[in-house]
Parts: sequence; C-alpha cells; structure tokens
Amino acid sequence: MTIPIDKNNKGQNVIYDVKNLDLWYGNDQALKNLDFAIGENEVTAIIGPSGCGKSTFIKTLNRMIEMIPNVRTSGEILYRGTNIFDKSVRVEELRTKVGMVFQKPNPFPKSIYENVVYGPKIHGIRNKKQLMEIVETSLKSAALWDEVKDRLHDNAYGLSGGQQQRLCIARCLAIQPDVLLMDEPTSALDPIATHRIEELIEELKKNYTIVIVTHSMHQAGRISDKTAFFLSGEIIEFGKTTVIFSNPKDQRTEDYITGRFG
Ligand SMILES: Nc1ncnc2c1ncn2[C@@H]1O[C@H](COP(=O)(O)OP(=O)(O)OP(=O)(O)O)[C@@H](O)[C@H]1O
Repeated sequence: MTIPIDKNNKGQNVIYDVKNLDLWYGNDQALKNLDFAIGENEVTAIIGPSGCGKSTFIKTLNRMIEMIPNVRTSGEILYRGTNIFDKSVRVEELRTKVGMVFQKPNPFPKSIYENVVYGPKIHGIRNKKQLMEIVETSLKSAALWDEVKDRLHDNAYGLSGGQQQRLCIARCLAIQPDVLLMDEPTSALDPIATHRIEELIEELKKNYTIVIVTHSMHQAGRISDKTAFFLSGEIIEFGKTTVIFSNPKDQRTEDYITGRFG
C-alpha cells in the first residue's frame, strides 16, 4: 500500500527528516517504519487514538525516549541533516535545541525568575543584567510578562495552570531552542487558557518549529499547518492540515477525524 505522504514537504526547509523509523519497548513495537519530513517554522500536529505512538514519537525527536529502559530504535531521524542517533551527537546539545513542554505544567518549585534562568545558568550565564534580559525576553515571547513582571520572585506554584504552562514555554525559550515539542500542552487547561496557548503557538511559529501532540481535532485544525495521523504505530496519512481535514485520502483518517473511533 502506498502511504499518501508529502515526503519532501515541498516548499519548506526540512528540519526533521524521519527515515524508516522503528521503535520497540522490549519486544513490543510501538513505531513502525515512520517516513516523513517536518518543515521549518511550521506547526505539525500529531493525531491519533490513545496508544498509537504519538508521545513515543515526539519523545524520540529529542531522544528523551532513551530515559525509558529497554527502548530500541532503528532507522534515522535527520535533524538539520544530522542523524540524531549518530554517536557524535551529544544528547544534551540536542535537547538544548529541541525543547519540550508536557501535558501537565511542570514548573520547578522556585520563583518565576528562577524557573526562567535555570537553563541559562546551567549554560554558564551568570551576569545579572544578562539574566534579567533573558527573563524579560522569554516571558514576553511566552505572552506572560505583563501578568508577572511585578512578582518575578514569587513562587511559580502561585500561578494559574495556564500561566504555569506559559512559564514552562518561557523556560524552554530561555535557552534559545530551534524546535518546541508539545505533548498535549492544553489538555489540563480550561478553554480560555487553551485559547491563549493556541494564540501563542501561532505567534511562536514565526521563530520556531513546533510539533504538537493533540487529542483535539479542533485544535489540530485551528493551529497546525501539517497533520500526521498515527494508528497502531504507523503513519496512515500525512500532509497539509486543510487537506487532511477536508479531503482525507484514507478511510481510517476520515473515520478518526469524524469521530467514528478513537
Ligand atoms: N514506558 C513504556 N514501556 C512499555 N510500553 C510503553 C511505554 N510507553 C508507552 N508504551 C506503549 O507504546 C504504545 C504507544 O504509546 P504512546 O504513549 O506513545 O501512545 P499515545 O498515542 O501517546 O497515547 P495517549 O494518547 O494515550 O497518550 C502503547 O502500546 C503503549 O502501551
């Protein structure tokens, strides 16, 4: 069967070129022969029913998946032309370039300021003026600055869930990533906080490449340029979101996006 995939992601610079990617947890195969490309400054949505491999896939993009024992991969993921599984690739460097935001906001139990400067400090930045500039720029980029500028030294746990999630985004931005991976970033948030994050994603894609896992078809339709539909560890269909949602080529895609299963 030919999978309807716009493999070359025409017209875009390719950030990730995923080639024949397989992944196993022990003996169980969770990703099967994934083959597609992710374009620069695009939002790529990963959709599909529970257990189809969405989280596994995005955690593979910055090799966070390797924190789980007995994970094995084959195939390649070229990130800006370099296979991330190459021995020469330093995983810390990869994770600096490819930040991640999780389902549940996970700020550190520290002040708002300390959350943002955490990464830059690890990277050796000590100058107070420079750190304050990073805090301001990152919080502005995460659309949080106006709400917190007068209480930067308050504990992050005092923020609302939506604000905590934007703080986690600011924490990622503080180390100047290239790609943002988001694993259901709004699933723990109310509709207003969700709307703010969606607006923010729209803004962030001007400067970053974003890969987002979402269970919400509406969200994928609203914010993504490309959509990949996963089923049982395979990509069933990948392409422009407008096309996938209006004219899917595979019956299984149509059944999923119209809510017949999943
Ligand atoms: N740590 C793990 N050890 C073993 N198997 C795992 C592990 N994590 C996930 N799996 C299995 O891999 C498959 C894909 O899981 P994954 O969490 O990537 O799916 P998902 O599409 O993100 O699901 P959900 O939408 O429910 O979050 C499932 O069969 C799951 O049981």
